[in-house]
Amino acid sequence: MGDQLLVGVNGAAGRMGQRVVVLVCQDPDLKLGSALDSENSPALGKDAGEVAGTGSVGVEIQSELTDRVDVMIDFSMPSGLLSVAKVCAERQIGLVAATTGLTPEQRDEVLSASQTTPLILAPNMSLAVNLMMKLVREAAHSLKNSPSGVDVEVIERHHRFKEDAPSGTALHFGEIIAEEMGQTDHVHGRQGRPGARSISEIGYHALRTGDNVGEHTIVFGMMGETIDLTVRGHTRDSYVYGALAAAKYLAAQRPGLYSMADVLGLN
Ligand SMILES: NC(=O)C1=CN([C@@H]2O[C@H](COP(=O)(O)OP(=O)(O)OC[C@H]3O[C@@H](n4cnc5c(N)ncnc54)[C@H](O)[C@@H]3O)[C@@H](O)[C@H]2O)C=CC1
Ligand SMILES: O=C(O)C1=N[C@H](C(=O)O)C[C@H](O)C1
Repeated sequence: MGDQLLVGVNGAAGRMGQRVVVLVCQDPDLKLGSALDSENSPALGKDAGEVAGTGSVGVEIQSELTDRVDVMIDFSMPSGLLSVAKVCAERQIGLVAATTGLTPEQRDEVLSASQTTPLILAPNMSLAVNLMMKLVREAAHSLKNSPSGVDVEVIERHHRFKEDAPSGTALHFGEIIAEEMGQTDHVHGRQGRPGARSISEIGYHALRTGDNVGEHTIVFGMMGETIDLTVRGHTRDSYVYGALAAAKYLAAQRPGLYSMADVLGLN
C-alpha cells in the first residue's frame, strides 16, 4: 500500500470532517495521515475513527500538524483554514479548502498559498452543484437581453447549525449571474417597504431548517413565466466525494490555483 496518498483532515471532529475521515478510510487509494481540530476541541487526543463512529483507525485528533501528509482537506472554520493554509504553503502540501464564510481579506490570504503549493478553494465540492454552476451561467447568458427583464433570486436552505449566511455557494451563484447579466446590487432579504424591485438586484434568501444538508434554487423570474433551477444534497457524502477527487487531482499538480471544474472535467 506504499502508493496510497496520505491525507490530512482539518476540522476532523466536525460534521463534514467526520465523513471525510470515514470515506478516506474506505478508499483503497487513500490513507488517513493526520486528523486536526481546534485547540479547544473536546475531541483532541481521541481516535479520529472513533469520533466519526467508524471504529479505531489509529490516528489521534491533534491541534497541530506533526505527521507527514501529501494533501490536506479542510472543512473547518475561517480561523482553522487560515492556520492550515499557512502550514500547507510552508511545507508545500496540496490544500483542498472547503470552508466558507471567509472575509475578502481572509480569502486573499488563503489564495496566497497557491504561490507555493497546489490549491483548490471552492464553496462547494459536489459534482451536481458544480454542474449546476455551468447551467446557471448558461441560463444567465441566454436571458441577459430578455426584453421584459429578468429578476434573479437565490434561495438556499441549510441545517440549523450553519454559522455563515448566505451560504458560500449562494454567493458564488450570485457572482456567476452578475458576471453574465451585470447586476450590481446584492440584496439580502427584504422587509418593510423597500419599494418596487430593481432589475439591477440579485436577492438572496437563507433558510435555516432542521438537518438540511444543502439546497440551492436560482429563480429567473420574467413577465409571464419563471425558471427555477434547483440542486439538492441528500447527504454530506456528496461534498466528500468531490473533496476526495480534488485531493487526488492536486497530488499530481504543480503549485497554483485549480478549480472544481478542473477536477470534475466540467471545463
Ligand atoms: N465546500 C463544500 O463543499 C462544503 C463546505 N462546507 C463548509 O465547511 C465548514 C465546516 O462545516 P461543518 O463540518 O458543518 O461544521 P462543524 O462546525 O460541524 O465542524 C467544524 C469543525 O472545525 C473545527 N474547528 C474550529 N476551529 C478550528 C481551528 N482553528 N482549527 C481546526 N479546526 C477547527 C471545529 O471544532 C469543528 O470540529 C463550513 O464552513 C461549511 O460551510 C460544508 C459542506 C460542504
Ligand atoms: O455548511 C454547510 O453545510 C454547507 N456549506 C457550504 C456553503 O456554505 O455553500 C456548501 C454546502 O451548501 C453545505
